Amino acid sequence: MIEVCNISKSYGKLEVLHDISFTLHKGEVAAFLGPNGAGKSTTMNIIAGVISATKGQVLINGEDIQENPQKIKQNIGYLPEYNPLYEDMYVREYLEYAARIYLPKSEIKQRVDKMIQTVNIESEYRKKIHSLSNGNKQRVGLAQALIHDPHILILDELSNGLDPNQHAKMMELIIDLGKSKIVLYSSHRFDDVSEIASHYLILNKGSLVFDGKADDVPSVKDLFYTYCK
Ligand SMILES: Nc1ncnc2c1ncn2[C@@H]1O[C@H](COP(=O)(O)OP(=O)(O)OP(=O)(O)O)[C@@H](O)[C@H]1O
Repeated sequence: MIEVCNISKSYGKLEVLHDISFTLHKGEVAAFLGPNGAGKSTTMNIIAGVISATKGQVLINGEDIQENPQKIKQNIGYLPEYNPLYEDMYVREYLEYAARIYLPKSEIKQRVDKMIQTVNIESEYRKKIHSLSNGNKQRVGLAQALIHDPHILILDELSNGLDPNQHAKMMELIIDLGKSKIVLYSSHRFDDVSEIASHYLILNKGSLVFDGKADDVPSVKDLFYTYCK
């Protein structure tokens, strides 16, 4: 479970997140929607433990991420908006490098093989990362985020660079992953998430303006277009 409890974030005197709270459970795919600058990446960075909130706390299965970051980060897979890949590495080399952070040597090859298959880059893994298409770079980023089989998957603008066919395949994968994990998936586009989301969060100007289930889709859609014109 992720519990975001009254978090605010300021940069200097500018408060960019205002008292945000929500809870997500295993088996949910939560769409995190909002216009540019709403604060989605900032919130995701706080949940992933990359930056700290100015006020409030994030509990992962009841534990404060700031109190035991090493242990709690083992449960989190994160693909940031600007997918930080090592472009000069080969795909397989990069995934083995990422796996070494979490896994014993004896498990690395098998896990990397599984991830290459899971994200469907069997025809790409012998290439250098800089030579991949944007969509395939996103797949490598997703494989990196999944390498340690985390319970929580945080995906910031995963669909960047995906063509419609790749997008459809990626959505199938997210639905599958969401059955056994918590997936928090940010986007600017309602149609990007409408097939996968069981939970919607809408952020506008640093405030959470909607937190509800997929059953409320007509109202979510109206709200989304109100804030993201
Ligand atoms: N390191 C920083 N220093 C100062 N301001 C920042 C910093 N990081 C983010 N901000 C500001 O915080 C606000 C929220 O930014 P954030 O990137 O979280 O929004 P976002 O919803 O992810 O936007 P986008 O969809 O365009 O990526 C913006 O006003 C941004 O300029």
